[in-house]
Amino acid sequence: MGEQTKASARVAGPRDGAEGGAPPVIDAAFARWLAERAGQELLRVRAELGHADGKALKAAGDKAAHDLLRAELARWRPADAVLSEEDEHARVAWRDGEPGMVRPDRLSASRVWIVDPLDGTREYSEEGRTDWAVHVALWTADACKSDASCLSAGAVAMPARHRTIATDNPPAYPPMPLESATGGAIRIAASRTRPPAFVTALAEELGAELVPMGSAGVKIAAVISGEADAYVHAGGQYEWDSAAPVAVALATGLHASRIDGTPLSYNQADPKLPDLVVCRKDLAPRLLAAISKHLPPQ
Ligand SMILES: Nc1ncnc2c1ncn2[C@@H]1O[C@H](COP(=O)(O)O)[C@@H](OP(=O)(O)O)[C@H]1O
Ligand SMILES: [Mg+2]
Repeated sequence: MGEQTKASARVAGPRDGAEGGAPPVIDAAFARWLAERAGQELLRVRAELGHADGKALKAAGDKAAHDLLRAELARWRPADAVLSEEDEHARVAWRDGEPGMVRPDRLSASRVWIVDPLDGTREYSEEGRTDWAVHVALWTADACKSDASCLSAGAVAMPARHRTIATDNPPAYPPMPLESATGGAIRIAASRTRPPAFVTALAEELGAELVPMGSAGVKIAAVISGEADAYVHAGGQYEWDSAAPVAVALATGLHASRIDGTPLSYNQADPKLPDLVVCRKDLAPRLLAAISKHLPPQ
């Protein structure tokens, strides 16, 4: 091999593992790139398998998106730790001896990617539904200096909606809703398949309307776009369900906290993060006060 060839072998080529060239260097833009790539993979799998066997489609989608995220993170961010829904469920260690797969322990790492390869898995398997997403967030020790969530970047790709929201270009703060459009009622985004009893009681207390939809990411995106005024959840969830959309909500200037008003903390030893509220800042005091009357048992 000549010197010229040797040198060029070390330089990333235009199609060096990434379609259309190497990914962005800036983390937030990389998060967007990664979430969108996994989203395209999910669309491909959905088109290929169809909806005849929903269970098989969910499993294939989860795996395809997870494998893509895992491979690209190993390739482009090999020194960072990763917390992924699918790894936790499958109990697959990243330290499994595959080249490029050796990862630092996330609890002592200074950079941790928190990813949900497919949020709204149920909706993904249902024909015609677009309320599912890919979540990619970055937790860094550095970001803890400025925000308790320690989230320094995040992207939520909603490929079936042709929409991605990310911290590289945070969306505008949502407009105040017109009373003529909402009748003055607060619109709370809630799970379409298992809305927590606590949220139903809260809605009654506030005279609020529940807006059912799938995926935590899509619900927070709905608050950001102004389609809903708040997302309130309790009773169970994990860090990967909220990290990326909360990163975008915070970058947009929205309120995001636990339902008791304390900060959301990520990259904890136990990845359970069972409740949260995301809303416009003007709404937070009223919502938190009403929530405090309906706090579910811990
Ligand atoms: N009680 C609970 N316990 C654990 N996870 C929950 C939960 N309620 C909702 N979630 C998770 O939060 C995400 C959004 O749920 P929903 O659409 O019902 O609001 C889903 O993520 P996944 O689709 O990644 O599993 C779902 O599994
Ligand atoms: Mg999820």
